[in-house]
Amino acid sequence: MEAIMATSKVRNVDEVLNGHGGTVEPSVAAKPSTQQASQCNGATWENSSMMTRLGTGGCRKGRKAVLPWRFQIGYKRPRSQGLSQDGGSDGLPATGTSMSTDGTGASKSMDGSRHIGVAAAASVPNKTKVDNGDRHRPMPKNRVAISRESVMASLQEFRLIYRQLVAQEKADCGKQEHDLAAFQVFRERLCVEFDDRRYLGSVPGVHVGDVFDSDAELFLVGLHRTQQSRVDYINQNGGRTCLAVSIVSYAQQSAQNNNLDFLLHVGSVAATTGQNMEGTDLALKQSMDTKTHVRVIYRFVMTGREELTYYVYGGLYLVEKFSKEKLREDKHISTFHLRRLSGQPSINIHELVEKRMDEPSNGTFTVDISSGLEKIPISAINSISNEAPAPFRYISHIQYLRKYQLDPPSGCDCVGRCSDSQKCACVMKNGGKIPFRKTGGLLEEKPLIYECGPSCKCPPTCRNRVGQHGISFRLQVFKTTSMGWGVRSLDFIPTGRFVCEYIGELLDNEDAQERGNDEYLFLIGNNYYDVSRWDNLQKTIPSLMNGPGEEEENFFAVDALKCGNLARFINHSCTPNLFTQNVLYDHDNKGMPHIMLFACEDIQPLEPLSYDYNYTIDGVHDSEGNIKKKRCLCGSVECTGWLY
Ligand SMILES: C[S@@+](CC[C@H](N)C(=O)[O-])C[C@H]1O[C@@H](n2cnc3c(N)ncnc32)[C@H](O)[C@@H]1O
Repeated sequence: MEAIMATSKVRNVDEVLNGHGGTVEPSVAAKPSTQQASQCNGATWENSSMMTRLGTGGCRKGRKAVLPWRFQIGYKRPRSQGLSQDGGSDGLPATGTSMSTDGTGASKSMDGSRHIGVAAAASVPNKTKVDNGDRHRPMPKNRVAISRESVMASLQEFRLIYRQLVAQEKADCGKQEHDLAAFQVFRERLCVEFDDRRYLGSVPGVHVGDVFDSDAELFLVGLHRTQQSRVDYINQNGGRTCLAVSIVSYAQQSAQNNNLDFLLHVGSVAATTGQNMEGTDLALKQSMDTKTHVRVIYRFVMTGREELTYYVYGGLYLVEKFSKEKLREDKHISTFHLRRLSGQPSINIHELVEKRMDEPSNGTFTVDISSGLEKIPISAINSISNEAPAPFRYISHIQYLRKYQLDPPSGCDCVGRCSDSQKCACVMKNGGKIPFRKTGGLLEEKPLIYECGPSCKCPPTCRNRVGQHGISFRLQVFKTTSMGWGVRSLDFIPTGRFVCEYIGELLDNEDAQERGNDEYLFLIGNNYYDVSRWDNLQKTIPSLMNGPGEEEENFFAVDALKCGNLARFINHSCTPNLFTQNVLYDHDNKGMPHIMLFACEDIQPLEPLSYDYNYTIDGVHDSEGNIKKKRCLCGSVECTGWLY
């Protein structure tokens, strides 16, 4: 019986789930009762602390080419205004993108932008989003639009992680375990506001005929969200109604022959005559009574050298009728007859599966390129080719040469969070005002900011300590199509928030020139007195009032070629979403400020991070003194055309 096969397969998955600390909600599908049915069934692929480390960086040799300074700290566009607007987006404004379907199969986000159509065409009903527990949960703030593109991107990333785990571990455990491990990595590290709700009707971004490799993938995209049962259902009306939302059908003969118009589903419960219908059978019956559409996913096994299982989304069905088949004396089983809605694309399951098998499997994934040095793992993903980031040594603090070991400044005596601006020495150094909001966002871009430091008496929670605490958003290095590697955030980043520091080796002018690094060199400490940029703001900072001092006569640079952090991968844009900020906290030398990158606008999940490299066009020369030119590929409508 199909139902029995399904259950035994699923049990293995459950064992794996439990074995790894994954939490499985109590199943009501296995042994349902009418009361139990008032809770929605389904295992959740919960977060787990299990994490597999998949690679570390090494050191690569320096390059020969000698070039002048590459980056100049700076930022041309006057975006700092946006930062000072109170109430900005530090309060995380909801820009939710919950989907609605307009009956044409095309979906719209709440901001009105259209995404590629979902499942089927005109006959597809409006999709309703429902919670696992029939509760109304507010939409997570700033949820990324669930478009076809984002569903496919998630799937691709999940497959990459899965393949990488299989390849790296070469473990003797079965496919299911890798599914689970990959899902855990995906969920913990990659997914953006992972949406684990159950959907009624079509699922945004998923098309009829989409092929999936595992039930973990079905869960991931939202087609079928239970591990225990072939039928997934939801509760409505406080548990009084339960409705089937999806069925995984073990491909029947009719489906093998590409006749998908009808589906015969054998119920899961062998009941005694006169016993009330329960669990998933009841859900299917109530879907029939309410004419609720049910998604059907065909499970398809390809036998060859090894047996491979695929799942093909067949579309939406209506439960037309059910009948009771007598088993033994007093036992019967319910059989449900489903009919496919008209107007949906016709599909050939065989062909689709074979096409999926032939798909090339490019890509690399590294769980944490920082090898644990950052508070939050920094994953690296390449879904374009098999190239991994070139080796470099990941460091999370600036490396000073011994000759530049600097003493910490005297610091403040505050015992609180430095909120008394008249008494705090560090606040005074900032011109009498803490430069950060209570929520950590920078109030405005400034020539220089003094954070409290190691000699201060204030606690780590002091409001005047931000950049020194390091990364707080999930950032990911990813392969771009035209600019090599780049960095994106997996989280929403509100305007003004600290993103990361540009870390590398601190060199003086001479050493930097000798290194001849033309890609990862950041010139620092030279822009305090750029009046056009600061609009006299430097006059509000006591240490800058008297103009350049001795310490600013030498130029320094941060070189991230051999050693650095993820900031070395951030690309240039003519309309950047980050700006660089000079910050001092652990020493007082204005010639060597920390280069902290802050968001100059709200940054949506998966949006590439960028800042303005601020090259002088025609100001970059090769070792013979010839002008070097490089086209800018930032793709912005305001692109000047040249990086330098
Ligand atoms: C600091 S690295 C950025 C990370 C780099 N993409 C990588 O793969 O390691 C700077 C180099 O990236 C490339 N790059 C960054 N932004 C670019 C842009 N807007 N247009 C063209 N190339 C860019 C250039 O080769 C530049 O020298």
